[in-house]
Order: sequence, then structure tokens, then C-alpha cells
Amino acid sequence: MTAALAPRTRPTLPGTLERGLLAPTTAVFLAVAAGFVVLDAAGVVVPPAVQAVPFAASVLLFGLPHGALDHLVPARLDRRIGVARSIATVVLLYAVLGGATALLWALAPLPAFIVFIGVTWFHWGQGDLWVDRALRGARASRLDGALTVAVRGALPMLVPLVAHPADYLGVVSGTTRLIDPASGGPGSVAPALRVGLAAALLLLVVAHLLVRRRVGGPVRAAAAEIAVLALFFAAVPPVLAVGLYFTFWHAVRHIVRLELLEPGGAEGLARGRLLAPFGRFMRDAWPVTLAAVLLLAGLALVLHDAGLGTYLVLIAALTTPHTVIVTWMDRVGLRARRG
Ligand SMILES: CC1=C(/C=C/C(C)=C/C=C/C(C)=C/C=O)C(C)(C)CCC1
Ligand SMILES: [Fe+2]
Repeated sequence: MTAALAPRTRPTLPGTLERGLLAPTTAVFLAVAAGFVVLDAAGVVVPPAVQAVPFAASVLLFGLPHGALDHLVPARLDRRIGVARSIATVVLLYAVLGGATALLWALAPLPAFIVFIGVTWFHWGQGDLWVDRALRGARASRLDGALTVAVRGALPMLVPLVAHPADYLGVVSGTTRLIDPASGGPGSVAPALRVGLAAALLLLVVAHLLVRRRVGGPVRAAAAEIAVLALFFAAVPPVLAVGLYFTFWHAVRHIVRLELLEPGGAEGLARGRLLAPFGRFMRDAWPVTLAAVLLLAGLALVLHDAGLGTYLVLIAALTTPHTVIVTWMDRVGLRARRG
């Protein structure tokens, strides 16, 4: 990375991002979690419409747009790939994998939601693995990678199930019933299962941090983020928590990653120009975001619902090909690191 070659007196990219973006995000998530511990103790219930605000905002802000430059990623990562070929390949990938995901939702919505949770678990986990590796120097070990992905994906996908099973299953059944009113999933989670899942996750976190210490890489920063996110997803109602995480954690980090592929992007970020890339990104991403919003409107007409469920079905169809693109980015990055 360029920053590693810079003289010590100059600000480094990881240092600037840690101080200017990553640590403040963790602090805000901690404050939100603490706020909800207090609200909960006071018996305050946040209305569903308020809980859905981050997801609603994510249609235009960071969330939905964060995949809107996927069609340019192959060309930016590999100079041998021209822009036309890059766009054609990614459009085909989205048509085939997005179409297959949509078909699964049409035929079997409950299994489709379970697959969606699995894909999100992997994809959000891989997002945080990139931060640990590219910005914090985690070693490229297979075991460390697998444990990081498992733990980081489990925080948004498993902790809400353990802490708020009724809300969680309500979102799943509310969504699947949009497609098949007879679709039924489990109505509750047995207390013993909740305890078992929490214990399994705790063991996984311990194994992850031990392996991380052995292979080399951030332990303190990772442990702090994991602790804050565990508290966050335990304390904050699931729709609000997952919406905030998607928009301000996962998508923001991916936009930073894309900025690093721009000429001069790393230098600008290292010098502390942290806001400009987001403006530039939103400008570049708006045409494809608009296309996604039109798809969302079409889907809302078909499903007779303009709420969270319809949005989740659209995100599910887009996330499968988006995850393939990001996995490819990870592979190219790994090859470059191994030389
Ligand atoms: C809303 C919500 C859920 C699922 C959200 C998912 C799966 C979102 C995926 C978003 C993606 C993949 C965005 C792209 O990066 C749960 C956890 C089932 C229950 C709690 C509320
Ligand atoms: Fe993503």
C-alpha cells in the first residue's frame, strides 16, 4: 500500500481512516447501544416506522448505491479488462444470479430468506475482513479469514435472533408472506436454543481472537469492534440496528474501498479528505441507483407493498451478484499481497 512507503512524518492512510472514520463509527454505535440500554430500562418502545428510517434512507444514501459501481470494478482492478467488457460481464452476472435469486424467492420464499441471511452473513463478514487486512495489517491466513468472516457476519445476522427472536422472525415471516401468504416459518426460538447459539458465538469469538493473536494482525481493534457490535445488536431493535449497520458501517466501508481504486484516491484519503469521496461516489453511482429504485418501484407494484419486505427482496436479488464481485475483489487483493 502506498501509505506504507510514505515517510513517517506524513499521515498514513490506515492512521487517518482509523482516527477519522473507523473509531468514530465504533464510538457512535456504542453511544446508540448505550442509549437503547437506557430506553429499554425506561420501558420506551421505538415505533416500527421510526425503526425503519435507516433502511428507508439507505435507498438513496450509501446502502443501495454502494453496489452501483460494480459494473466498473473489473476494469478498475485489471487494466487488461476494458470498460465495455467490464460492463457486459457484470450486467450478465447480475441478470443470471439476480434472476436466479428472484426465481428462488418466487418459488420458495422461506428457503430464499434463509439463503439471503447466509449470503449476507458471508458478505458483511468479508467486508470487515477487508478492513482488518487492508487497513490494519491482518495476515492473509485462511483460518483467520474464515473465523473473521464467521464472527463478523454472525454479529448482524445471529445476535438479533438471540436477543430479539420475535422481531427477527416477524421480519422473516412478514417478508415471505408478501410472496406466499401461506408461507410459515418457526414462530419462536426455544430459550435453550438461544442460550446455545449465544454460547457458540462466544466460543467462536474467543477462537477468532486467539488465532488472530497467533497469526498476527489487529487484536485490540477487532475485539473492541466485536464487543461494541455485540452490544449494539443485543440492545437496539433489529430493524433499526441492521438498517444502521448496513448504511453506516458496511456500505461506508465499501465506498472507501472503491475510493482506493481511484487514481489518487489513497493519497486524498491519507491527507484526511474523507468527505469528498462520498460526494464523488454518490455522483457516479446515481444512474445505476436510479435503475435500482425503478426496479424497487416495479417490485412494490407486483407485491402490493412499498415497505421493508419488498426492499429486502430486491436487496436479496442484488446481493448475490454483488457478493461475487466483492469476492473477486478480495481474490485479486490477496494475489497482489502474496505477490
Ligand atoms: C432487516 C432484518 C433482517 C435481515 C436483513 C438482511 C438480511 C439484510 C441484508 C442486506 C444486504 C445484504 C445488503 C447489502 O450489502 C433480519 C436479520 C432477518 C431480522 C431483523 C431485521
Ligand atoms: Fe456490500
